[in-house]
Amino acid sequence: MKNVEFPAHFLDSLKREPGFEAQNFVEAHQNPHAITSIRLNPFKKSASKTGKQVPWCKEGLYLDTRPSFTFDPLFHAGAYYVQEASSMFIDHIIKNIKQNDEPIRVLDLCAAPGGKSTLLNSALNSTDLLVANEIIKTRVPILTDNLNRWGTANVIVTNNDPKDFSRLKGFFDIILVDAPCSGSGMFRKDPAAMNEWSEANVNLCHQRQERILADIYPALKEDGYLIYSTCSYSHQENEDILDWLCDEFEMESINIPINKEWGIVESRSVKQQAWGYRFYPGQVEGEGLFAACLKKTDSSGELPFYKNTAQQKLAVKEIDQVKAYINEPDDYYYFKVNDDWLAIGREHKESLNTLHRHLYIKKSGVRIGKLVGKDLIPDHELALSTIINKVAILQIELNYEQAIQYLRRDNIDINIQEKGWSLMTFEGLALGWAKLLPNRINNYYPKEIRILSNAPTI
Ligand SMILES: C[S@@+](CC[C@H](N)C(=O)[O-])C[C@H]1O[C@@H](n2cnc3c(N)ncnc32)[C@H](O)[C@@H]1O
Repeated sequence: MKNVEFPAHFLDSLKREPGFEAQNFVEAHQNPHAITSIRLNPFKKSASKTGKQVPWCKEGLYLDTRPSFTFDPLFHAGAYYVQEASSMFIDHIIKNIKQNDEPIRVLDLCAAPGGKSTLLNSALNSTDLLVANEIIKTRVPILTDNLNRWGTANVIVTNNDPKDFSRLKGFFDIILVDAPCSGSGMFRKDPAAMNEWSEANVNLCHQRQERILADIYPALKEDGYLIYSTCSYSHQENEDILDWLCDEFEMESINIPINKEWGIVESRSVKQQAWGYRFYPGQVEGEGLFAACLKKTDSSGELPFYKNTAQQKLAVKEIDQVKAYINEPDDYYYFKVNDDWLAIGREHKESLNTLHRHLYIKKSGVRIGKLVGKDLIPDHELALSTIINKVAILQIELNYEQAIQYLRRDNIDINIQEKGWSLMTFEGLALGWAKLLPNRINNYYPKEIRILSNAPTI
């Protein structure tokens, strides 16, 4: 048993919260055994990851032990995302509200590092668009890295303040606000977070949450869904926010059916009786989470779409050069950003143009590569993407040691006769590019994301 000292007034404040069981909660925090869970990438099937399934998410798995993810090539290939299990409940909400294959646009407003963006992306079709936004510039690279690993061509990453989205009236069918919060739900995983907790901070978070929601409301379509989540237990940041949303805006609460055995507490807000879903360690196999879903019942007006492209299109000859690399190449719209050549699902072209007018775009679709002389230098994003035509491209399967050498950007201990651009793969999944020359291999793994640390001693 670990000795855990919660912040002053914290446990007292929880006693009033719906479904809270103090003894279970305290014992769960004293238990030194940490729960580890991952979520598999449905677009990159890997047979070697197994475990007990997370009850509310088909692709979620509990692992018996916590491996070193840094030293697992499948992690770098995007075969899975390391995510605590409660957060995967957002998948259950999406499955309940998305009931047909009509193309939709989804916004993940507070997206970095990308746990819920990769989850949303898994639940969407390629004809749906995901916009993953992060306000803090320095947190955008981790978000784009994680989405690059996930590999799909229906994602746009933006770096904007929530209020910038108010211009995109009625643009999104679903908006997820995984709000910055006082963070009590993460105390077990990150005990240092306890030092930051105070009732005053809970109130500040509440005010910021209201501001973010008011800013984003116009961007939601009539009959669109708002999913609101926090990793806080405080009703000020949860049920009170639902009451405020229903009071201030035209919103109705949506009941999400849950299985009693999951241990999730269904709560109702005091005034509007809006449904919320609470996750308490000790009652669920996961960390603290609150989630709720509401439907917008009025309209903020319609946004004019911009048909004309803001980007420079690829010339026909250039597209021919690209086509060899792409599976179903006619499904994509090809364009340039500075020297880079990119591809995004054809159906997302107008959305891209419209977003380009209003937002600061940091990633759109898949970066294919850039032209140097007459040669196309393929990009790392293309290697990890699900749109690459693997059949037409040379692939070298690496064993574990070689894969780690490659991911470290070291020389790879391997004898190869082939020449030219090749995908380096591990268990059939691409890790990145190498250029095979007569006497050596040029390792093109990006240096910014290479493995720097030493292998863990077991
Ligand atoms: C709970 S975290 C998001 C975690 C992420 N959704 C995931 O699942 O990986 C909240 C995010 O909100 C961002 N944030 C902080 N202040 C914000 C604000 N005023 N408006 C919008 N986002 C904000 C933080 O930078 C952080 O990335």
